[in-house]
Amino acid sequence: MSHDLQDLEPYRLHQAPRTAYYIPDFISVSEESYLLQQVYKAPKPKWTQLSGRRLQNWGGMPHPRGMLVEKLPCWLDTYAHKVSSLGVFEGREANHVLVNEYTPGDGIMPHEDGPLYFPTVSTVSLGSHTVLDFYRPRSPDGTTEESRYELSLLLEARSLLVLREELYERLLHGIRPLTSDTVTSRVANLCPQGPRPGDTLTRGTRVSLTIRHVPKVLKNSIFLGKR
Ligand SMILES: O=C(O)CCC(=O)C(=O)O
Ligand SMILES: [Fe+2]
Repeated sequence: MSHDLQDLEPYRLHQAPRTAYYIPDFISVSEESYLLQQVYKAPKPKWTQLSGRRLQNWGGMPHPRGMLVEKLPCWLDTYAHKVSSLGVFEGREANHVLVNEYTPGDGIMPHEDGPLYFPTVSTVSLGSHTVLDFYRPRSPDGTTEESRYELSLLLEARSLLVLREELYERLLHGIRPLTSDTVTSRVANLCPQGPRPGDTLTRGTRVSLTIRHVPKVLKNSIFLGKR
């Protein structure tokens, strides 16, 4: 497997700070419906309700001391593999997937994904677009969120976003809790055929698959005290 990202080079966003790749139509409409079907087939206790979204955690609970790995179900493993084979995890395989569901008006506060998954995060969007916003980190002098805003990316349904290194490390990302998005010139991945600044896009329910590689894992047998 190649460790460089040559295959992804055409999808690299040059306007965005290094490094982001955006691949529209990474999956087909029928793959999208299949994945949504699988997400909604999960037993109810698999969902965790948070303020502004709900989520499913697959692959184990990431922990600073290491993640106790649980095998991904086949329907997620296929896509974890499809993303990994692009080389985004430097030859390793993704072993963790977070499923987030946002109904219109939901969002996620600006945050960093932290050291457990560094340096790559990949996200497949299902069901609806959203706009992901990037901010410079909070500073002690109490700057407003608006003044720390840097850029946005439009994540269309069926797309794949890969964030790496500096973009992952240097900026916070979040989704505003809105029911529609007005496109601006700060959206760094507009293409001539797509929405233009000034256009308004109404959000539907979006399910995202955040696919990551957690490097620090615990072996089952060690955890259970067996050899
Ligand atoms: O839904 C998304 O695209 C973002 C999710 C996210 O940032 C996270 O789960 O850490
Ligand atoms: Fe995140």
